[in-house]
Amino acid sequence: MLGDLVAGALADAARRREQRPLAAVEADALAAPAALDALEALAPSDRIKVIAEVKRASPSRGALAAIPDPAALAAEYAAGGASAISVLTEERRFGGSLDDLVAVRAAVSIPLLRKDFIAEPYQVLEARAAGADLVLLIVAALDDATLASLHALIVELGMTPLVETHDADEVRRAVDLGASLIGVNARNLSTFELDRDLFGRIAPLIPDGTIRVAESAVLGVDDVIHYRRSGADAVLVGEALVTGGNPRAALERFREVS
Ligand SMILES: O=P(O)(O)OC[C@@H](O)[C@@H](O)c1c[nH]c2ccccc12
Repeated sequence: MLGDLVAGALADAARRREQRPLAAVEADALAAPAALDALEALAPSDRIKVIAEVKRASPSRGALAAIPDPAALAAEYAAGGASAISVLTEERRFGGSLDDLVAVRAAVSIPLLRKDFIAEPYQVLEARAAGADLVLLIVAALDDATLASLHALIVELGMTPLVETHDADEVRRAVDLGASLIGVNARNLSTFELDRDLFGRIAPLIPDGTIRVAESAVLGVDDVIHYRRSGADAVLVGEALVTGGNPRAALERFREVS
């Protein structure tokens, strides 16, 4: 499944590249306003930090929310105290697009993550051109050489890689890369199974000085408390915010957790 998601994302990138070649996107990326400092925004603090996600659908959960106006949702997230916003730009299964990222960028001034199945430099350049400050790299989807070169490109462009892991070996690969921001996704992207305790088991392998992000499976404040007790500096939350009716109030509750 993860392989299909990557293949789909690359096919979509190839289609966009016919419209806008690499050199043009590279020029846009280099001309874009400087990226915001995401490591500072997500730095460990006495309260947990929240990365709030703009997410319409997922392969495991199906349609979640229509989100006709992603910029308005992002403004609610910012008002609720999100430390960063994740925008799912994958088109086929998550219903996102780069246009969503551009719209959100125009609406808020906190760091933005491009959440997609990134596997080639073109997608990283697109992210920067659209105003992203962070780019997701999924360790399970990439070989070591590709992971290292994409990581280096993201850093070179002034952005921050969020390196996503799902087991001890992937954490080791993320640490070897020198990642400053490591996520542990409770959802296995190959089987879609959820394991709320995975973060607690593998987070101790992430060295001090690295920002630890617990991704997925936050439905309520108890889940945030659970992740915080296991050492999370930040949580990445999608479904609970887009389906709950009052994203700002939910965020304010999550952010209280110390
Ligand atoms: O909706 P949730 O369970 O709160 O999850 C958010 C986020 O962690 C999830 O969307 C996610 C984490 N890693 C990913 C990689 C690709 C696509 C999506 C994801």
